Amino acid sequence: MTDRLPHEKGFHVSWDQIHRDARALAWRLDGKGPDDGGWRAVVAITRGGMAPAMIVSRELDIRVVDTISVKSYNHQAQTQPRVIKAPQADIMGDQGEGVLVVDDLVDTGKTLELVRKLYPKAHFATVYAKPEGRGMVDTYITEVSQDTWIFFPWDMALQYVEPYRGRD
Ligand SMILES: O=P(O)(O)OC[C@H]1O[C@H](OP(=O)(O)OP(=O)(O)O)[C@H](O)[C@@H]1O
Ligand SMILES: O=c1[nH]c(=O)c2nc[nH]c2[nH]1
Ligand SMILES: [Mg+2]
Repeated sequence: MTDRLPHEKGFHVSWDQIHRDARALAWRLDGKGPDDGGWRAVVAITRGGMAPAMIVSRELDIRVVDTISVKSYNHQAQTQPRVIKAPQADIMGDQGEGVLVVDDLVDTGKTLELVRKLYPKAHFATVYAKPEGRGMVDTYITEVSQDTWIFFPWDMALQYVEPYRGRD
C-alpha cells in the first residue's frame, strides 16, 4: 500500500533546533523511569531516531544504546512498516520495561504501533508529533499539524536563494 500524503506546509528544522529540542526531551524524561533505578537503555528507531537518541542518552548519561530498524516511507509516500533489524534481546528484557525508545517524530503512528506491540512496557518518546500519531507516544516536545512535512537537517543542505526584490 502506498498513500501520497497532502503536505501543505514545511517545517524546516536546523541542527541547532533539533539539538535544543532533543535536549528538552531528555530533560522531560529525566526521573520518569521505573522506580527501581531509572532508564536501563535507549533504543533508537533508525534512522531518524539516531541523532535524537544520541543526544538523549548523552544528557541522561545512559551508556547502553541499541537500535531497531523500521522502514515506513519511500520519500513522502507511506508503505507498510516492517522491522529490518531488532535490538538485542537481553537489552529489551521481556517487554521492554525501563527502556526508552526514541524516534525523531510520530506521524500516522504506524511505526510506533509496530514497536509498541513488540515491547509494550517500553517508554516511547519523540521530538515531534503530529495529531494522528500522538496517542502512540508517551512523551514528545513539539506538535505540528498533520499537513506539515518536517524537514530534518540531515535531509537538507544550505543553498543560495534569490533576494526577495531581485526576482523578475
Ligand atoms: O508515524 P509514522 O507515520 O509511522 O511515521 C514516522 C516515521 O517515519 C519516518 O521514518 P522512515 O520510515 O521514513 O525512515 P527513516 O527514519 O530511516 O527516515 C520517521 O523517522 C519516523 O520513524
Ligand atoms: O522527514 C520526515 N518528515 C515528516 O514529516 C515525516 N512523516 C513521516 N516520515 C517523515 N519524515
Ligand atoms: Mg524513522
